[in-house]
Amino acid sequence: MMTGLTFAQKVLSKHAGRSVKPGDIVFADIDLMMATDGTLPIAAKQFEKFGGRVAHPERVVLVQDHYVPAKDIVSANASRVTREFARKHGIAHHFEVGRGGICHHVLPDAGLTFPGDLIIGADSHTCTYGAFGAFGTGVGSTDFAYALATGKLWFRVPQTIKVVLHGRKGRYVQGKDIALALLARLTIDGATYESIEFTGEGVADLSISDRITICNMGIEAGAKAASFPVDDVTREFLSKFSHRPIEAVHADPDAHYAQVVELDISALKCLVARPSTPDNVCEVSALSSQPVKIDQVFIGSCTNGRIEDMRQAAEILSRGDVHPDVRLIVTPGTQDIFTQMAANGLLEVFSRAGAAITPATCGACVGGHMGILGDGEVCLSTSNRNFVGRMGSSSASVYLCNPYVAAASALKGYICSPDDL
Ligand SMILES: CC(C)[C@H](C(=O)O)[C@@H](O)C(=O)O
Ligand code: SF4
Repeated sequence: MMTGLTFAQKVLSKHAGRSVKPGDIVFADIDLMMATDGTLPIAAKQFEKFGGRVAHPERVVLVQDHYVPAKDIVSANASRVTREFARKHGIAHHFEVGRGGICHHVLPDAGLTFPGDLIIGADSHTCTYGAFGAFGTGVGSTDFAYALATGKLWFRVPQTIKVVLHGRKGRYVQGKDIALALLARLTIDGATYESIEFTGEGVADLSISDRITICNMGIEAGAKAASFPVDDVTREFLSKFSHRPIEAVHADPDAHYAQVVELDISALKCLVARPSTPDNVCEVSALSSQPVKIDQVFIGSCTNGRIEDMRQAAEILSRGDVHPDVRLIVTPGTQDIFTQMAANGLLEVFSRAGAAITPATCGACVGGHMGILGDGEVCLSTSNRNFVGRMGSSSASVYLCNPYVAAASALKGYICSPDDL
């Protein structure tokens, strides 16, 4: 019996040049391949063993984001290797520190992520590009090296989970709460190697920023990819890039789904993921009987580092000063976002409130630098992972939340919602 095709099947069919079904192993042409200073050095070593040329330098993007500005000699050398690889192989899309930022914000803002594209990244959060109707997926450095050499990569065609979104967000609820609510439903391995497709009338109300956050966290449920349909919101975002036509790929109405999840956004409250997995979710209000005191708040990352996220945090922070027992670290997603924050007064709001503002980098998110946690410390973070040791000491604990909650908690000194101010 013939059924229609999911988004994942359509993109992989198009790039493999044949019709595919879940479970098939295919070789597909890659439109864009991205690596960072965190992963390119390993891929480059593997690539040199092949001894050839990069097949399509114009399809390669290298971003200096994980450990920049270099924090030690090891990171300086990782950046140097990445830089030299870009020069040697004529890779024009090389984003230096100070001229880029976190890869998953840099690529969309540079007009490099388009609907229907097959994009790989040597970074697990490459699923972010589903916010633009692309099939983005993270790959290991060896696979990345193979793609550099050939322009192709193998894929097992995934099953698809359809997530139907209903209703509109309430005050102080944003993409992060939808991502966490979905994780609570699916759990951290509930979508392993499956593609997630968002649909439903609730999609129209979600900004690009919300969609980035939601797709970004697909990997926290194990998803191979996560995608939104291309609609007016997507077209508006892409309208500033005129170098390519928009060729949206949408699932067929009779596509077969492994699972359908319905999510009522209008019922959502501000959520928090407690240590040490992103699916350990509860409402912020559930913590009020035993307040969780915090030592550090981190606002940034590829999950919540956009100008909208910064505006949401600033709206709350303009109401007071950071609590004396709390350090607040604010990290814009890109250099351009940093510039916008300067132009529209946000830097001043953060600075006056007592925040330390860092350059656009992964920084504290991965326990790299500029905000590493000490023994027993508690951090509230807008990033995507709260694993043991993720942000520093293995005895530190990390909670995840949206920027409104992060900012409100920074003022109060314990985890709370803006409604509690
Ligand atoms: C360093 C890199 C391989 C890693 C990833 O792939 O996700 C990092 O970005 C992370 O968020 O843990
Ligand atoms: S911001 Fe954090 S999660 Fe995102 S790519 Fe960087 S280290 Fe990984």
